[in-house]
Parts: sequence; C-alpha cells; structure tokens
Amino acid sequence: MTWEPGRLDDQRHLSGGDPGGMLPAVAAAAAHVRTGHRTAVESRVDRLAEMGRPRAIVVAGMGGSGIAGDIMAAVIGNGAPLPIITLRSYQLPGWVGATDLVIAVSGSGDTGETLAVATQAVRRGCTLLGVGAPGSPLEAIATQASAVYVPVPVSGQSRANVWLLTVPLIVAAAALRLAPADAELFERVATALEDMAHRCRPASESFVNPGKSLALDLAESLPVIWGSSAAASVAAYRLACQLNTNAKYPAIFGELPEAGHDQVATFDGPMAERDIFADAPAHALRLVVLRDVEEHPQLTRQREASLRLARERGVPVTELAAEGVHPLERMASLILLGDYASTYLALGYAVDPSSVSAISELKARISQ
Ligand SMILES: O=P(O)(O)OC[C@H]1O[C@](O)(CO)[C@@H](O)[C@@H]1O
Repeated sequence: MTWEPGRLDDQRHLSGGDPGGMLPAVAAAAAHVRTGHRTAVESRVDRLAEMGRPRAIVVAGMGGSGIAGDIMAAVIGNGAPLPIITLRSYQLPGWVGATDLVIAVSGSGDTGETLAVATQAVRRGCTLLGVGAPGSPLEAIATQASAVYVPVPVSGQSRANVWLLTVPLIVAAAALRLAPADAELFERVATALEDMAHRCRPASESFVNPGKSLALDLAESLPVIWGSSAAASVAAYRLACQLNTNAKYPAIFGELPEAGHDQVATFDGPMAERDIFADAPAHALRLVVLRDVEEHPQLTRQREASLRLARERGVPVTELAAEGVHPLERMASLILLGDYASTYLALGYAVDPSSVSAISELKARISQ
C-alpha cells in the first residue's frame, strides 16, 4: 500500500477505488440531517418530555453510532443540569435506574453491546429511546417496552450515517429543554454541510479542496489529533476513528488540557525525530489541532503554546478551525471535513474506504 497523491485527482480511481460508495455516502450528510430531523419529529420524540426531565442520560452505542452520544453531550454543553455519558460497553453502570433516560443508538439495530444495554435498561425500568434501522432487533426491544423508537433509513456503514443517527438525539435534547434546537438550526447545519461537501467534492482538485489537502497533510505521518474544546474534541475523536476505519490508518486522539499533561511529551520522543526514521518517514508524528470559537482562555493559551512547541521541534502541524455559531454547526463542519479527508487518505493509498475486514473477522471470532 503505497501513497500516491496523484490518485486524489484521478477521477477514475476515485470512483473505481471506492466500490462501497463512501464518497457519495459522505456527500449525503446534509440530506441525512434533514431526514434525521423529519424522522425524529414523525416518531414523536417529543413524547419524552411527558415523562419529565430524567436524572441522567446514558447513550449506549458503538463506533459510528456511539459518537452520537458525544455530539449530543457537546451540544448540551458544560452547563448541562444533569450528567450525560456515552456507554461503549455491555453493562449499564450500577447507578442507572428508573429515573434515568437510556438512549440506545445502533445503525444496524443489531449490535451486541447496544442490545445488551437496551435490555438492561428495560429491566431496570429506565425510560428508553431507540434510534436505528427499521425492523431491527433494537426496534423490537423498544416496541415491546412501549418506548419511543426512531427508525432511521441507514444504508451501509453506520459511520457513513452519523447525522441520521445523531439528529434524533439533538431533537430529544431540545424536547427535554436541554439545548435550543429547532427546524431552522437543522436547516442551517444542512446548508453548512452542503457547502463543505461542495468544497470537498471529488471533482475539485487537491490545491483548492480542503478534504484532499488534509489527506495530503496526514499521509505518511502518525497523526496526533487534539481538540481545544469539548465540541472540537468530539470532532478530533471522530477524525481519529474515521482514519482507523476508512483509511485503516493509526491515529492518536487527545483533548486539551489533558493532552498538554501527557501527549505533549511525545514531541521530544523517537516518533518526533523524523531523521531516525529516515528510510521510513511514515513514522513521524504530525500534530493536528482542531480549534473552536468557544475555547476556555487557558485552552487557547495551551493550544497556541503546544503548536509553538511542536514547530520548534520540527513536528509538522495542521490547525483546523470550526465554522459556525451553534456547537452542532461547528462540530458538523469539522466532522464532514474529517470524513472527506479520511476517505481521500484511503483512496490515496488505494485502500477501500468501506471495507472493514479486520472488524468483521474479530466479530466472527467472538461469535464462535
Ligand atoms: O451502528 P451499529 O450497527 O450498532 O454498529 C456499531 C459499530 O460497529 C460496527 O458495525 C463495527 O463493529 C461499525 O460499523 C459501527 O460503527
């Protein structure tokens, strides 16, 4: 698997090298926001408000579905009047009970961890909200428990349907008066995503295409990806996961200020010394910092100082700024840019962005 930047502007390679259609799926982000909103409204997610505000919210989901919980928590923000956690495992924590809301998100509606948590939530008498494929085992659990279920029309990999899976959670947060989010906001987010998709479209060449430019930055490096606010950190985490799954590429995720207390030390380590890997420059670090308009003043200082520190040591850096006012808009712009970049990175290495054979093999081995 060799890196060939010319592949990014070779239209035949961009379609032929993407048999699962990851690029068109990424381009559907705006449509997914609109459909996710419409489906949530039609499924009467607002009924959650009748049960009153829960004591805590637990979002159960894995991979491309679990990120929906992180996005919801970042939209609600630091002023949240209740704890919100994303659970990426098989077991509900002992403290979760009947006064809590459990939201189970699964694109396939058939992921073992998520089904296990949804079942436990029903047994404990929690309020359950399900989001996922129509006619799935998750829908069956929700229906049997008379819970609200949002049957979103997911096609392909869950990670390529992130907005279908996330928007119903933001609608739920608005119904519970935890975040302002109305039809006008979702339309604004969709428009911003359309704009980003246009800038990153396959026909747009590398030197003007932000998705391809980011892929060019990331290629042949070990990316260390930080966020400088809660919202930017969700996008940073998503980018790391998309690099893993789309490009089969390693990435290290960090969040300021914590990364300034540990990961920053790697700027002085072997991976930062490009010359010791002279015949394998692919091992050199690259610091990617996702910045937000809403940063704690100390985090702005940490971000700026960390970037300086990296540059002084010869560690290449990429800085990306979120666009928009509402946190959902800001995360959406960064996430879509990263979705494109990870797909272009895969295509530049002639890797199929849709296939996840190692994940399938792992699943097959544990099901025996
Ligand atoms: O959204 P689902 O179907 O619950 O799957 C969760 C995650 O698990 C995977 O199927 C891989 O195991 C991913 O594609 C997905 O992100």
